[in-house]
Amino acid sequence: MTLAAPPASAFDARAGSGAGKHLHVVHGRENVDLDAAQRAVTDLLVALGQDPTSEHLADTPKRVAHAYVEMLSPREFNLTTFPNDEGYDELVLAKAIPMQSLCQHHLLPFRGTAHVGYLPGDRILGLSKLARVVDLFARDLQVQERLTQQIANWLQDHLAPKGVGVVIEAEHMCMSLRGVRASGSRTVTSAMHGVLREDARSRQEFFALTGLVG
Ligand SMILES: Nc1nc2c(ncn2[C@@H]2O[C@H](COP(=O)(O)OP(=O)(O)OP(=O)(O)O)[C@@H](O)[C@H]2O)c(=O)[nH]1
Ligand SMILES: [Zn+2]
Repeated sequence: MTLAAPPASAFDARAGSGAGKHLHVVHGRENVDLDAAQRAVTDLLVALGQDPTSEHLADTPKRVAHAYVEMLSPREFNLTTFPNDEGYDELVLAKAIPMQSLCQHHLLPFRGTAHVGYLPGDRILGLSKLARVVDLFARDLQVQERLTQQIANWLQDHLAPKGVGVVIEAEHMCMSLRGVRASGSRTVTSAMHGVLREDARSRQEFFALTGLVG
């Protein structure tokens, strides 16, 4: 199987060994300057009236800089596919994949679950890869709508299935801890491709399997 070229995104995908079966996905985030990030955190602490020389805060700039770099660094993986020998033609759905990302507006976390499914075409996907693709795009400054679409678009482009469906339910800390303080409110977003977008029955089945509708 020839895998489609990666869509325009911050991520680079290269064919690995076992051509056509594995796609080695590597991240291409550039311009990360850990020292500059640490200095910026120190400046932030001072600007917030904190004493960065206190023993508790002494290593905080380093910890915070590392924490953000970690949360914004996608992890490499092999996108492993197998031939769909039995012609399986029903939904494959990974439910309740834990998802956490960072809100682009406040740099605060939003977290919840992703439901990612597809209707196979010629190939089926290693199941863990559905969760890995969620993680790939979640390690970025995000808005939930974009994250949802990126996961769906990427699977459509790389797996060429008959359909793709992605639903994310998440609580945004910027809505819970501050501002409106609507603690517990969850935002639901979805993105569909192919049969799941065009056929009402398939779409309904997808949502029923996620447990979002009866
Ligand atoms: N559409 C969308 N909005 C988001 C997301 N994450 C955070 N936001 C919103 O981004 C908006 C930013 O609005 P502003 O009015 O500039 O920011 P703010 O004054 O801090 O807004 P409040 O949160 O209402 O206090 C807020 O309404 C956030 O709830 C997201 O993933 N998608
Ligand atoms: Zn926010």
